[in-house]
Amino acid sequence: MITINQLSKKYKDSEEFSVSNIDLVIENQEIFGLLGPNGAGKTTLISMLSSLIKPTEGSFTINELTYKQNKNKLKQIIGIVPQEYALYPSLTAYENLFYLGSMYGLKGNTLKQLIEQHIEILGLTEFLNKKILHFSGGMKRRINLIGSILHEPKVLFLDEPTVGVDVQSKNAIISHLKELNKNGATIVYTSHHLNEAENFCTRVGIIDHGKLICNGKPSELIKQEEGAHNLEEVFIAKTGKELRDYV
Ligand SMILES: Nc1ncnc2c1ncn2[C@@H]1O[C@H](COP(=O)(O)OP(=O)(O)OP(=O)(O)O)[C@@H](O)[C@H]1O
Repeated sequence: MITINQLSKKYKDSEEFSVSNIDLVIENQEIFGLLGPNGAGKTTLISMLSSLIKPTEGSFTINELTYKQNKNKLKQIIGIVPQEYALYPSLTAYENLFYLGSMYGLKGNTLKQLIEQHIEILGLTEFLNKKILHFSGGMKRRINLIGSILHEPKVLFLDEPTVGVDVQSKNAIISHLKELNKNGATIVYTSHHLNEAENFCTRVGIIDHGKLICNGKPSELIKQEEGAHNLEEVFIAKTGKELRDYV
């Protein structure tokens, strides 16, 4: 279970809070979608929960562990799929995954078998010994995902795991995530694909200007919003139609 208390982030040199006073509880085995326009604070929030950046104010626990007191234990139970590829282009898929798995203390035949299993499920067996350099965006996204789940995390944080990939890769990623969830993993992910989130998530939270403005089951949010037939219409009703350009 993830318990978030009054969590806020103000970047150095920034005048405004990018995430402001978030209170939220995410239960075990939920698939929670963080949705919001560009610049809303999704990456900032998920980066704090993944311990990639420090909160300015507030706190959170994951399975009752805090980063301050249980850093090593926490690292073992979470998996992080960042928006940017965390891969070495000049190494092969296998070499990259072997390296990433070793960082979690996995080794030898166990690690080799885990890599081969995930690679097969995600349809990349014939590319196992090819350099990442030559991989398409969808293939890199799938390798990125495998790298973060080899140690079988209980909680998985993913920042836009299906951005810029074709429908085939997207389906492969989502169906693998569903399988991991069925086997017990809690999933927290950010996305701009509202249709995907509507079908994939057990619950979503809409965040805007750093604040969590609503959260609930997609079907409940749709029912509550007058005239809305889908999550996209709820999203527009809650966040407005104006463009969110920023530099
Ligand atoms: N390292 C940083 N330093 C200063 N400000 C930042 C930093 N990273 C993000 N911000 C600002 O914090 C706000 C929230 O950004 P964040 O990336 O969390 O939003 P987002 O919802 O993930 O957006 P997107 O959908 O475009 O990825 C934005 O105003 C952004 O400019």
